[in-house]
Amino acid sequence: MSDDKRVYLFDTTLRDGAQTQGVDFNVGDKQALAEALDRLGVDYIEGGWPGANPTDDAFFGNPPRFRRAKFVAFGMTRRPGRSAANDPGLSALLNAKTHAVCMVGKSWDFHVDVALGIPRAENVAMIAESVAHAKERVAEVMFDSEHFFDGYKNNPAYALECAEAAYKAGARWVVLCDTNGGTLPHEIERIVGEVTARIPGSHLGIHCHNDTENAVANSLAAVRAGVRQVQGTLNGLGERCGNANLVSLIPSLMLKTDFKTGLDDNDLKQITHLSRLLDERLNRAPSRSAAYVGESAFAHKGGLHVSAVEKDPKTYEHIEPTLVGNRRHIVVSDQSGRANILARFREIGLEIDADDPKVAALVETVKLREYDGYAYDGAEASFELLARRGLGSVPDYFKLARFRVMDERRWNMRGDLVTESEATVTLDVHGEHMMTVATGNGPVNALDTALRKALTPLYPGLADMRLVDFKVRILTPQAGTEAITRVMIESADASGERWSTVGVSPNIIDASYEALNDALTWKLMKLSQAPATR
Ligand SMILES: CC(=O)SCCNC(=O)CCNC(=O)[C@H](O)C(C)(C)COP(=O)(O)OP(=O)(O)OC[C@H]1O[C@@H](n2cnc3c(N)ncnc32)[C@H](O)[C@@H]1OP(=O)(O)O
Ligand SMILES: CC(=O)C(=O)O
Repeated sequence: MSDDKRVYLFDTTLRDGAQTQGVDFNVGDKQALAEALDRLGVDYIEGGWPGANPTDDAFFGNPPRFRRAKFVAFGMTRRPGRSAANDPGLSALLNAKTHAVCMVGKSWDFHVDVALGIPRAENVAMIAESVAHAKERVAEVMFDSEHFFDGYKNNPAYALECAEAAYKAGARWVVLCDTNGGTLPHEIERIVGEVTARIPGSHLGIHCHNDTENAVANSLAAVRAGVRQVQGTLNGLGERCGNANLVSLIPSLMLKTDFKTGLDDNDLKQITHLSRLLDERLNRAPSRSAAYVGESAFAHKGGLHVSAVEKDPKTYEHIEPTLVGNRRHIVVSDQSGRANILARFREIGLEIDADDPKVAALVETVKLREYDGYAYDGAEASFELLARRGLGSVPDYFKLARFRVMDERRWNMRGDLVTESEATVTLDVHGEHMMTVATGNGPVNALDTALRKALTPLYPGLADMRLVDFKVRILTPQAGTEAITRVMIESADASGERWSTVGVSPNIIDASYEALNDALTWKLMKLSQAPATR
């Protein structure tokens, strides 16, 4: 491999990513994500800011052991009016005893004047002295040249003076930051090209924010112009609109350019899992449309697309999904033709002759039900049940005899206003008639609890199933409170399997029941479990 094509990957999920609104990592999250990033094969993992908060202190106090990555602590240059040796913030950073430190410092004259309010020469001295001080104590020093591009546009000589001060003081990497995220790719390419005349590209990095949705494009432009370190985060976390998303940047670098990273083809296959691991930790649903790794990244919906993909996936896919650990989905909806249905049959392991009239009948049923409000695109488990029911291959695991749900809003003994729901469910399970009652904080919760209370003793495999997403959509808003509602439920189990189901009715509880029923039935079908004897 020619060295001049090697691009070093720097992950800042645990530092800049922690600055995302709504994200609050605990030490366990940081440990789990750091280990997963190390397994992926990034070169540097920035763990946070020692001295800034107890979580980061605890994390750096018991640092993860990496096999591949180098651990980096983040901080800032010394404050004005202090020596580097006598700056508590800088000491906390160096006392973290990491392989590398990354220090942020100003390079936009406007920021020096307004945010710091100090002479510009003092800022340059803060950078040079802090880098030189750190260089004596850690193996690698990096300098995050904050607002470099805005600074360069305003006063190129001063921005370069700041960056060069760090380089000359011994910084291994001078990282050019598009801190406000307002720079466009052609500007990045031009400015980086000009900087490389003063600081070699092999010592330059790029750190882009996504405020114009160009952070990944800007990072690629910077690499083309010469930088050899790229900073970014998993799923593009980060301050405001986030940072360059490593989950799309890494595959683009590896699969679409002749630049090299420290990852090999097998490492790259972990990236879909890693992206979802982050969402799991953050307790949020993964973005379906995420490039490379989203559920929809290789999902084919239009009948024309599916018919061509069936002949050769390259017709509608820019890469083979398994290269990034993702997979192809054939979506069934009212945009489908027979090719969609046949492909989904194959995916779920159903053998059927292409000319079987049941296929055409199912296409028709799907279209009619979608007209009524069902959405099988996104409710794959309900589609599978619909298809299998059409073939008569779904056993009656349980049969609803009736349910009743009541809501009560009242003042309790302490004088607080409370609303509670109670559900009564009567089921027939293999000839056995059973009735359960459960309460909940809402009618769907009460109904779900009553159903599980009845079924789990007979089907213990349901115990690890949980509802992870519940979406209600009003389909006919003009009908006011008589509107038709569609409920989509996403369920998950301990193995990490996720499945989605749908229900439609003018009655929201009825629609929820339908989706819950499908969710439970699908899981039972997968377990292929006979009722235990009581
Ligand atoms: C561009 C970036 O994303 S950089 C990373 C930003 N991340 C964070 O800020 C998250 C963690 N930060 C924190 O926990 C806190 O801000 C701390 C612990 C670092 C500092 O807290 P405090 O001492 O209370 O200062 P506060 O946050 O209010 O203000 C920052 C101070 O640093 C100064 N400062 C800012 N940048 C620099 C710099 N590059 N070099 C030296 N001083 C700086 C500011 O002028 C301000 O000083 P002042 O209080 O004298 O006005
Ligand atoms: C350092 C940093 O996070 C920035 O300039 O955006």
